[in-house]
Amino acid sequence: MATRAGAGTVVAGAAVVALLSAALALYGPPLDAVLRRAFSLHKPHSITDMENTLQLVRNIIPPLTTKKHKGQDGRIGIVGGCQEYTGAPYFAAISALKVGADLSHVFCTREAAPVIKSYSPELIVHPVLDSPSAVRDVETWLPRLHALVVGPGLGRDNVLLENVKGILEASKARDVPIIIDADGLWLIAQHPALIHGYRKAVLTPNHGEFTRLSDAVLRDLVDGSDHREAVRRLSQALGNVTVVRKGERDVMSDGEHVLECAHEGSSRRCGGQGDLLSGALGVLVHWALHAGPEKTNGSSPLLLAALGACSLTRQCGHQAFQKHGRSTTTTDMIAEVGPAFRRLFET
Ligand SMILES: NC(=O)C1=CN([C@@H]2O[C@H](COP(=O)(O)OP(=O)(O)OC[C@H]3O[C@@H](n4cnc5c(N)ncnc54)[C@H](O)[C@@H]3O)[C@@H](O)[C@H]2O)[C@@H](O)CC1
Ligand SMILES: Nc1ncnc2c1ncn2[C@@H]1O[C@H](COP(=O)(O)OP(=O)(O)OP(=O)(O)O)[C@@H](O)[C@H]1O
Ligand SMILES: [Mg+2]
Repeated sequence: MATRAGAGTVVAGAAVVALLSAALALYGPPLDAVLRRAFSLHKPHSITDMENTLQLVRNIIPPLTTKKHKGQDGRIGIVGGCQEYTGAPYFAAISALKVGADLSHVFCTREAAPVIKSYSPELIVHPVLDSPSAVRDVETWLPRLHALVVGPGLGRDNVLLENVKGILEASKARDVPIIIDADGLWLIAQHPALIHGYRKAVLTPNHGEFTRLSDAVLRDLVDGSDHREAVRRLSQALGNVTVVRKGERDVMSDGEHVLECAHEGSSRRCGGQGDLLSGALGVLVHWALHAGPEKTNGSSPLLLAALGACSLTRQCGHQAFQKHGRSTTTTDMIAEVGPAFRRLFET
């Protein structure tokens, strides 16, 4: 990867918090061994710090009671799904439901809709994304949505991308939290102003998407080996939108604080795991923002949500891999969302 080297790169001032979410894993080596391994490259942090951060993630999870009405725990929209890609929006939408959202909507192209519907009767599917009235069609649903996940399986057709521009503008105008992934990030790399400074946005690039965004947005060179600083710089350059760089370790930043998730996952790199993460994040962002400052104790709600979604995705991978080994696919991981969630956040 071409490195952009950071002349005058300054780490000072950035509050860096490394979270060892592996400490949560109920499988695996003893806690002290896990701690030593995960912190070997970084400044040590106390177990109390880590436990406090994890407790904040647990704090944002709404209680299950008999007093709620349908929709209260999350109505999530996924914008994506086209001729080539029907799996990605399905993975994101079903993951949102499995994490605990009440309703999951998919806004996709006309021909992708029957395919996505056929995967699950639990999804609400709108075949509007390639229609001339796409922006208006989605806009009518925005007041009923708690978060929008833009990009899984969107593709790069210019007509669709133009419609998504309008959907992003309409969502920002309504203050709807937005998670941008996959081809949504392709659009942002072409037009960073679409998301610049929007504090309710989270970007979830994989390796290639991160490089593309950095090349598009950063003027100065960054040391490519320093992931934490690279993520912090990209977030800052985008006006402090939260950035989650997925990889061997997930690194996330709001331009100020940096969190890292090294929770044990799996060695399978099958497609769709990022889609699971983005759908889960849609719900957790809603919960984190809804929880209020007394629950998040001054921490960034979006960073806590990101940490929760990364830990959960990796825990799903870990559990699925234990059962299925090399044949593990994202469908196997989705089957683990419930048990993984309980292990991480409810025990
Ligand atoms: N079943 C489905 O429908 C799926 C559809 N997907 C969709 O496919 C579209 C394209 O997504 P892609 O993620 O392929 O993005 P790109 O089309 O930008 O491709 C990224 C490329 O980078 C490579 N790459 C990934 N990680 C790398 C690393 N660490 N080092 C070097 N190279 C690396 C990949 O092999 C891929 O060829 C999106 O719309 C996405 O949502 C994916 O989400 C996978 C599942
Ligand atoms: N080398 C790795 N080791 C362990 N976990 C990884 C590794 N790379 C990615 N992951 C995990 O896999 C999940 C998805 O990340 P990935 O980089 O595969 O996203 P993606 O390419 O967007 O996926 P998708 O195929 O859904 O588009 C994240 O939870 C991340 O933590
Ligand atoms: Mg992806």
